[in-house]
Amino acid sequence: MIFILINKFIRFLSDGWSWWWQANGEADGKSFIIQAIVMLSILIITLAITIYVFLSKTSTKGETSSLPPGPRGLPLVGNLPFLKPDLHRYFSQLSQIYGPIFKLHLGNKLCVVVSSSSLAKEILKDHDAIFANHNPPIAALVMAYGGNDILWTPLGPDWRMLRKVLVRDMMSNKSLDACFNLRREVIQQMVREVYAKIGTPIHIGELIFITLLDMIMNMLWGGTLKPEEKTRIGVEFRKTIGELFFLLGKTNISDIFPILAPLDLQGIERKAKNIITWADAIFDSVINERLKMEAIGEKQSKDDLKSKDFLEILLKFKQQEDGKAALSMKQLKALLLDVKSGGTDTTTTTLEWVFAEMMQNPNVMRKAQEELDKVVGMSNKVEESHISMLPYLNAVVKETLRLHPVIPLLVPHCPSQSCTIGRFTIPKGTNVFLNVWKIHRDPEAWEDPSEFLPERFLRDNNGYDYKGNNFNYLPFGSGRRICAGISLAERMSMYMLATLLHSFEWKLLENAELDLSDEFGLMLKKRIPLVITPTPRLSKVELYK
Ligand code: HEM
Repeated sequence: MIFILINKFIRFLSDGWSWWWQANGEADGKSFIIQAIVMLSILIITLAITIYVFLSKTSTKGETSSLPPGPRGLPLVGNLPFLKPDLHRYFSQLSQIYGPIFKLHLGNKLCVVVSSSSLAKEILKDHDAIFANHNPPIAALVMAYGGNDILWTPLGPDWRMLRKVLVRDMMSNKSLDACFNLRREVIQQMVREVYAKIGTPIHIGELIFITLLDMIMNMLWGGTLKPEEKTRIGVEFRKTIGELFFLLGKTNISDIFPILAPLDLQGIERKAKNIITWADAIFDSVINERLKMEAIGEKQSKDDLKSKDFLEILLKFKQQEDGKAALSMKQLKALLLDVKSGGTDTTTTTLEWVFAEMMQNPNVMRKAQEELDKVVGMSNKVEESHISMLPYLNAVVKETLRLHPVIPLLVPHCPSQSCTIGRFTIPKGTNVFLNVWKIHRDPEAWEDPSEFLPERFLRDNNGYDYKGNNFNYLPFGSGRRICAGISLAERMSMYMLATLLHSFEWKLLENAELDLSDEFGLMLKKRIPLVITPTPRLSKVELYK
């Protein structure tokens, strides 16, 4: 509109002037000037209206005024065309310009990015109840049985019940202790496999992922599956989890422009449905098998299961004695998927970074091994009971999660009502990203923030645990929506790491250059997978059997 008017005005002027030169008549000259004034006025008014409309959308005064500042976007697509692939770094750069809280429009969706610990505290502690919701993308809704898992269920009685089942019943020390032998079996198998590959390069992330998946499958449904079936399902699940995260990490046009959702232009919804149909068939077969085992005779089923696994705990909730089901079948399956997907890739990513940092800092690996030799000894295998006696190794994992937080922007939080953060309004339904990656590198809070120094977690114990009470350190989030699997993540990662370091020496391939760059996706992974070579450390061959 504005461009048409300017064009017309220029043409009017040029046509008018040429006519003026030609005719040079006074009366006609007067009418030209009047017309010019009218056109100019229309142009000025139109310009003023356009500027007003534009500024009222982006300014910091009035109703929308209290929105945080942020870069200007384009009509319809907002800031989408300007996003850079490494969002955590791009958001950190923007925070240098616009401050610790700024806004963006992705399509017509308002997003706010927070990059300071004090504002993170306001969101995750002071106003936690308002911000304790997530906005599920379409792929997540499909894959979580219609959003029936913990992560996507809105705050309310269902979410509380699911969280209670997972945290209190499945992740309690008592129930994790009860299935320690299910983890031990898998760790010992891993040691045997690595020993068989001595001197050959190993893709460490792959080894860790396969071991974790095996461990989690063991804990989920233990002895229900025959060994060959377990291997087949393990291989397929691995592929599926990869695809699941790939789809969740993709920008889906249907999420940005819901009006286009029925068209599913990228086929993401269709692919997500295929994945969940496949996983559902497996869950059905395992659950039916377990119910059959229980029907044959409770005693037999209990004897078959070496320990109480998660499926047994979940089925107990499904079949409440009063006949009322506390858990629906959809919720039960969604929980199984939460543990499987939430527990594997996150922990794998963390441990691959630990090894990468140790390759960069060999003295860290040496100190960790010295600690293990003192606590475990060279003639014993690492046991879970050793973990609490390994403060240095624990600090190595903490420092890794500081420099490489697996979910660097957390899962976007979504306020259930408008709320003031800092001096700005965050409207209901905004997607709020917490840039934990930036907070973990804040020089005000951390000395030499880009250095890998595990000792900092031994020196000052300023609440730098995983509970999210110190807002300078939030690898698992904080508040109501803090990670529900911390205790399992800690046990699995420490046990596996301690065993791999105690049993083997690890080296980069000859002439290989270490690359520590990351790649932003749903998780902050190593851009180039780490390949390292093991050699045995322990003198007794029996310890590898
Ligand atoms: C190193 C390993 C892990 C890391 C770094 C990690 C990190 C996180 C983070 C950052 C969140 C989101 C918090 C937020 O947005 O505020 C989260 C949520 C969650 N995690 Fe983990 N996680 C890990 C392992 C696990 C494991 C092993 C499980 C499964 C047992 C698990 C299950 C969950 C669940 C169910 C949620 C959703 C909680 C809710 O919305 O109430 N995570 N995790």
